[in-house]
Amino acid sequence: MTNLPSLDEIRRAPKVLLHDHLDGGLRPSTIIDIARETGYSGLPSTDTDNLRQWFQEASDSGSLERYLETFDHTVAVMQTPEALRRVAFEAGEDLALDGVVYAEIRYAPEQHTEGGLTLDQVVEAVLEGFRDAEAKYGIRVGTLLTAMRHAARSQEIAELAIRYRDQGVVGFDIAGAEAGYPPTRHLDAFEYLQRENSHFTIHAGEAFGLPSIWQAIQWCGADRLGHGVRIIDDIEVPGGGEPIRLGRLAAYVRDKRIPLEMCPTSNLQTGAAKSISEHPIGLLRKLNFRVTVNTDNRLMSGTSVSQEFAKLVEAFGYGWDDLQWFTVNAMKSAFIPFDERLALINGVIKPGFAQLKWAVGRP
Ligand SMILES: O=c1[nH]cnc2c1ncn2[C@H]1C[C@H](O)[C@@H](CO)O1
Ligand SMILES: [Zn+2]
Repeated sequence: MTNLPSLDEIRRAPKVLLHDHLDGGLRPSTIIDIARETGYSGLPSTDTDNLRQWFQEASDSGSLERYLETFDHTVAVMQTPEALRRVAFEAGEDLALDGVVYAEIRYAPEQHTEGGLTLDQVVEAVLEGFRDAEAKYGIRVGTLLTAMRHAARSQEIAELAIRYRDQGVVGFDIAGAEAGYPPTRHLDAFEYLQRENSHFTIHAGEAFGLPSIWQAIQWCGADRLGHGVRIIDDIEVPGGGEPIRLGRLAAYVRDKRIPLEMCPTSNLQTGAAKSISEHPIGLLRKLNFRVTVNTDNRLMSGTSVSQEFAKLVEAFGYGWDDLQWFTVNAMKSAFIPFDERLALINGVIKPGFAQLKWAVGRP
C-alpha cells in the first residue's frame, strides 16, 4: 500500500469544480435515450459502451478543432426543455456523487435554440435542472453562460447572463476554436460585463499561445483563464541550479493571483500537453500560481474531478495537503460572493479534508 491518496479516498474529499461544460458531460445512456425520443438519427452508435468509447477516441486527435466536432452529437440532443433539464440535473447528480460540493457549469445557450427555444427558455430549463440537483444532493451549482468565439452573439449572451444573475448565473465565458478567433473580437461584451460589475473567464492559452492570454487579461479584463497552459512559454527553466525566470506576463498572472482553470486530460487530447507528468501544472503548482484542477468535458475525456486528482497524484506524488490546496484555490476563485466562498472553505472544505486525513491516518 502506498502513502498517497487513492481514487476511492479522493472521491470522499469535498471538491470544487470551476471548468466543466454541460454539453461535454452527458451520460452516454442519456444521449441515446434523448436521441430516440427526439428522432435524432446521427449518433455514431446506439450502444452505451460503444458510444462512450467513440466519444473518447474521437476526442483523442490532438487537435482542438477535431475535438470540438464531437459536440455536434451532444448539442443535437439538448434542444428541448425536458432534455436540458434532465442533462443539467444529471450533471449535478454525477458531480455530487463524485464528492463535488461546489461547481460552476458552463454551456453556450445560442447552441440550444435549434428546436425553437428562446435563449431565456434555454437558461430557465438548465437552471431548473441544477436546482433539482441542489435540492436532492446539497451540491451548489453556479451557471456560466458561454458565447462561441467564432460567432457574433457575445453581447447578447452577456446581457442574458446579467438578466439571470440573481437566479443562478454567476458569470460568462467564451469558448470554441481559439486560433484565428482572438478574445478582443468580443471586447464590447467584456466591457459591458465590467460595467455591470460581473465576472468572466476566457478560454485562452490552450490551442494558441501567449498573445491569446495577454489579450484575455490585459485587453479584455478576464477574472480567470480557461486552461492558460501556454503561460509556460513565458517561464524559463535554465536548470543546473540557475533560478527560474518569469517573463512579465507570467509574473503578472502570478502576482495578481489570476486563477488558471487547468484541465490535464483534456489538454492531452487536444495536444496542449504531451503527458500528465510533463503537464505544466507540475511547475505552475511549484511556483505557486493560483492553479485549479478541472474536468473540462467529462464525457470526451472519460474523467471526473476525482480521476483528474488521482492522475496528478500518480504523476507528481501529491498528498492530501496538495489536493486541499488545489481545492481551496478553486473555492477562492469561484464567482459567488466572498462570504459564501469563505463559508464553504471554513465550513465544508477544511473540516472535510481534516476528517479524511484523520480517517486515513496520513497528511
Ligand atoms: O477545451 C475547450 N476549448 C474550447 N472550447 C471548448 C472546450 N471544451 C468545450 N468547448 C466548446 C464546445 C462546446 O459546445 C462549447 C460550450 O460548452 O464550448
Ligand atoms: Zn473548456
